[in-house]
Amino acid sequence: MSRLRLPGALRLEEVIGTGGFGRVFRGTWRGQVVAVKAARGDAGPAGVSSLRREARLYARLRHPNVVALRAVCLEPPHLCLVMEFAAGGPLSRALAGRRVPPAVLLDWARQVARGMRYLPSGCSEPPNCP
Ligand SMILES: Nc1ncnc2c1ncn2[C@@H]1O[C@H](COP(=O)(O)OP(=O)(O)OP(=O)(O)O)[C@@H](O)[C@H]1O
Repeated sequence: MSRLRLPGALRLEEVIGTGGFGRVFRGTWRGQVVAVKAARGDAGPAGVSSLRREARLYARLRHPNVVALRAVCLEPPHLCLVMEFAAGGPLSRALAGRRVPPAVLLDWARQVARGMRYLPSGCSEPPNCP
């Protein structure tokens, strides 16, 4: 992510989730499928500075097991984070929906652990550290 304004058209296609921050959409930006976390309409100035802080921190993270931030829009009322789209859906749904072979579970657990191990040091270590 290189800038704090959102250049180019962002198209929102469908709501794919809701979190503490607001609604999450699947959309397209610069020809790529993205996930867009849109802040609630009542975010206000405190919401803008909180989003700015989150985006600055998030933009420094680079790891294959951490969803990447692509861009951020800080212009009310369109406050949003534009992120890499995790096409497989929530892990909770994958685990609930079918019987997953142990080897696959182990691989998923390793990937989660690698991402979690990276996060506390993510802002000080070089990109793509294992
Ligand atoms: N990058 C993504 N790619 C695909 N789906 C996503 C992505 N981010 C979020 N989602 C979907 O949106 C849902 C809500 O995500 P969100 O991160 O807002 O929830 P949260 O865990 O409550 O986080 P927060 O409290 O930071 O808002 C997720 O469960 C998931 O289904």
